[in-house]
Amino acid sequence: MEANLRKKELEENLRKKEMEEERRKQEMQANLRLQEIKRLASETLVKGEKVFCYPTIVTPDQDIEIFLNNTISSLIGESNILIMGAFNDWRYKSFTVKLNKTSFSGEWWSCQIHVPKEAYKIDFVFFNGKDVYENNDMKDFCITVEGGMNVFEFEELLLEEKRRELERLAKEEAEKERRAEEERRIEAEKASSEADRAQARDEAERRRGMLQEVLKKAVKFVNNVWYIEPSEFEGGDKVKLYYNKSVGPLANANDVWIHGGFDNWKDGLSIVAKLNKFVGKDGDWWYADVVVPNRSLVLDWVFADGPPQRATLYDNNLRQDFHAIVPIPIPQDLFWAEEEHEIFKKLQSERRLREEEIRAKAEKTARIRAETKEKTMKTFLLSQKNIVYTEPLDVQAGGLVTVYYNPTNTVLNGKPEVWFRCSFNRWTHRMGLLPPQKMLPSDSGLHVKTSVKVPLDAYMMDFVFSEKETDDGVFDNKNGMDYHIPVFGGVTKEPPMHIVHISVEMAPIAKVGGLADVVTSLSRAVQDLNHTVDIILPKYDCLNLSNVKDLDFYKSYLWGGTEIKVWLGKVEGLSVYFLEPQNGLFWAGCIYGCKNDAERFGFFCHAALEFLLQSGSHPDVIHCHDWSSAPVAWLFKDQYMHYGLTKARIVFTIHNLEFGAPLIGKAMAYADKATTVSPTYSREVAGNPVIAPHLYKFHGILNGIDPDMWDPFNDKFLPVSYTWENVVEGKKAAKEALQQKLDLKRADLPLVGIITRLTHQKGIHLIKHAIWRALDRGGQVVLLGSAPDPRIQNDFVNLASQLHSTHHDRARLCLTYDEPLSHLIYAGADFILVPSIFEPCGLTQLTAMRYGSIPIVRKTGGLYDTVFDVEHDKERAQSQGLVPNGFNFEGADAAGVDYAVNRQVHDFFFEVYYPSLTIAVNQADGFNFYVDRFAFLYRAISAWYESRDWFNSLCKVVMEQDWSWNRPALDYLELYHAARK
Ligand SMILES: Nc1ncnc2c1ncn2[C@@H]1O[C@H](COP(=O)(O)OP(=O)(O)O[C@H]2O[C@H](CO)[C@@H](O)[C@H](O)[C@H]2O)[C@@H](O)[C@H]1O
Repeated sequence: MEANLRKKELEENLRKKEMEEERRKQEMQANLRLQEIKRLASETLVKGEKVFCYPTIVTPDQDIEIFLNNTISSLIGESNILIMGAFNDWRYKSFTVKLNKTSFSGEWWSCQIHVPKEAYKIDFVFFNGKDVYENNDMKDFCITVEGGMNVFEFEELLLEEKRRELERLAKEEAEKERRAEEERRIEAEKASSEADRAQARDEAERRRGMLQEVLKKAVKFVNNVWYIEPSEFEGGDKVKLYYNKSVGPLANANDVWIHGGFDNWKDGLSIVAKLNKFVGKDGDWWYADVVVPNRSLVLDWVFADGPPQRATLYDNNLRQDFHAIVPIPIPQDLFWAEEEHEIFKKLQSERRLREEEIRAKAEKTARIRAETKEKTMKTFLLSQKNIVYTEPLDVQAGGLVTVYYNPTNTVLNGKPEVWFRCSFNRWTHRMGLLPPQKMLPSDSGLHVKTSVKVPLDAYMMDFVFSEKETDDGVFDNKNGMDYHIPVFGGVTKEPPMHIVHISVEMAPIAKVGGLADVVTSLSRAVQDLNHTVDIILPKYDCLNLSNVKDLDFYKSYLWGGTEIKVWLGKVEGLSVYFLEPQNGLFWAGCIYGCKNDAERFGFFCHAALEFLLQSGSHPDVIHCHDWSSAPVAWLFKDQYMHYGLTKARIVFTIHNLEFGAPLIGKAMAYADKATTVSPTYSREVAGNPVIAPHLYKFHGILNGIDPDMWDPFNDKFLPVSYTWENVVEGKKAAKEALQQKLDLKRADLPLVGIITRLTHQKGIHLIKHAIWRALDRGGQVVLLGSAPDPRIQNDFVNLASQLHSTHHDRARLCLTYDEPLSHLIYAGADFILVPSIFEPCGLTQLTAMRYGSIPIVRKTGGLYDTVFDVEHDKERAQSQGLVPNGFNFEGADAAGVDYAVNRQVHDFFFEVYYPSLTIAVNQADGFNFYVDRFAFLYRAISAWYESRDWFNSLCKVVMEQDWSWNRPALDYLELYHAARK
């Protein structure tokens, strides 16, 4: 016990001693610290400075003390002093803290600040809590934090935080949207339910009224004619219905049948039975067993001498029919209330089924759309593989990417070194240009490679290659476009561009040809990529206004000696400004075809630029098309650019060089960038004197088609909606509908469709030839086309009457413009023929494929770029990441068409009959002669007849190919950016 006490006492003393020791140590440290601080204070004063901090070396995640000498600051004499600051160039964790006066001599004030671990710098000023500041002569004070993050690491950190924040916001937004959607759904369901209820009430009311009428005629029996046993019965019971046939028209009939229904024949003929002879009563009595339908009020029937369709004699009660009352076990009102409820339930379940179908369809459409887009993007990225590709293929923000480059296919071929020069966000990234990186050999041998860290705020990776580290020497900058690869998952999105199309056509409200389709569909695609697109169009008196939503007067201005009214409306989701000069230039009942077209459109171009100027609009790109809006290019460059529309660049697209070449040439000279609608056409016209001088800014970009406007899965003009999955069934139904509509033979025959403007360009003689050949081969032909030239129109009217008499059930020429019919032809045809002499792009072959029809085309322009022959073009298709999708032919003579339509003609003729004449293949006339003789074997049609399974699989293949704007819209965006450089 004693010893224990002693031990405790000793321990207690030891502890006290230790504490005393510790206290002394701390005191010493505090003294030392104070000494050090005092020393720093006087040193600071000697230097004529007013601020220092302790410790002098500041590191992250540490407490520091900041000192201010008030005698030499602008806060002299103030009794309240605060520090206001933040870290990392004022971007992180701001603070405001009160300073205390220190105990040592001089007017030193101080406060403690915690330096966070992310800090690389402290920035601060002092103030009196109100309006007097000490901010180091406007430079602010700063202290560098050593050994922690650098500026770039901190940027990454902020971006990471931003990314998390964006994710959180997106989640919140999605949840909000989900709830709003749910509410909308509930509201809509409530409204629809009410509508169903009202409809059920009306329907019940209507039935009740009608039945009252019938009930007036209904009885329980008619003496000596008919009666029912038992006399008391209700719905669901089996009864015997007796009939005395000797009293009516069936007196001599051998058999008697009852043809019956109920409630005024509500469900039509629902009771049919043969009557049996009933012996033992006066008269000629017969009976049938009848089950009284549930919830019926009246039975209706007639008697006949046979079953339905075979009876010849009837007793229909002198045209009144027979009607028996079915007693109901409940009060009338209750019965009708129940009836109304039944009708309501039926309406509601039918509606829900319908809604579910629509929802499922919309979901499927969206899913297909997204999958196609993703697939196209992947093929796009892979398609450059022979020059550039990345690993991973889709570059992610925040990730590491390896760039592979194959110089053998570029201007850097054979150079000993390749240097990679990269930045982000179209060369505008905050980090600027990364230092050039020397590319290293890769395993493939052909490619060199290098790796880059992609910042979190990147949306685009930009690069070029050079032979040297320095800025001289040869560069591969992709012909001035630079290489750009989209970056996914970044925190920054590409800032939207503002594009204005000035055009004289726009589908579907002012369409003459493909230009109209392209203006609308390209705009929609670019708008879908989050850019702003407007269209300026003349307000023709012949506009198809039913397709313009929310059309409203927008403003009016004076120009060109007249008032110009501007109307704003939505067409296919696009904002369209309609210019209506009050001098009536566009009140001519047509788009083209006036003597002064050039003057009218020249006026329009001028008025459109004036409108942009007067409304203070500053588009990034003004896009004009063909000769009709070509003047925009020079009016802008000569005048409006200097009047204030400074920012815009002019992009000019040639859809057809055949018309207005001098105007096109002039626009080519003035435009910042010019395009035509396919790579092959761009090469075909490269030598043209209006194009040749401008090749450096001239690009061929393929047209696309709008996947919403042309969509067999959601096409109101088709009888059965289809995707590639049910293409055979969908096209069969469409073909039948087409045959029926055009009064053609309803049979399973190969059907060739032609949809075209009938002009020289479209290969009129080839079209005619093909019609006859297809008919020879037992096919059907439908042509939809109209000719602006009356002589051609007449020619076709004659051909039509000839064909309609010789082949009235297999040929139909519809010589008019008919959009709905065109949809049915695209869907119902097996082949779409496009034998154009020249074709800048051609949309009909693309639409054909979207509808699972096989294109047969002449190898020219865009037709060559989009249709790959099933026999000859496998490799060419493969190089584009595609598989063959149709038939094509060369030459502008009829033999070509035959060859496309007839696979075996050549082999058959030259190998079997004249093997030595193979050389004649190229001699068009000779070949044509023999082909006509042997025109019973047509290549495409033969495939249809002989290999239906293969043919059907080809329909699937073409439907799966993506000829929308998914890919070309990206090319246009590249071009717009390049125009702005
Ligand atoms: N009678 C009719 N009834 C209903 N619809 C009809 C029709 N006749 C034609 N069409 C439709 O009009 C469009 C014509 O497209 P094309 O590509 O053949 O254009 P076009 O030669 O007019 O245009 C020029 O511009 C386009 C767009 O750049 C280029 O693709 C093309 O090569 C170039 O000649 C298609 O959508 C087609 O379905």
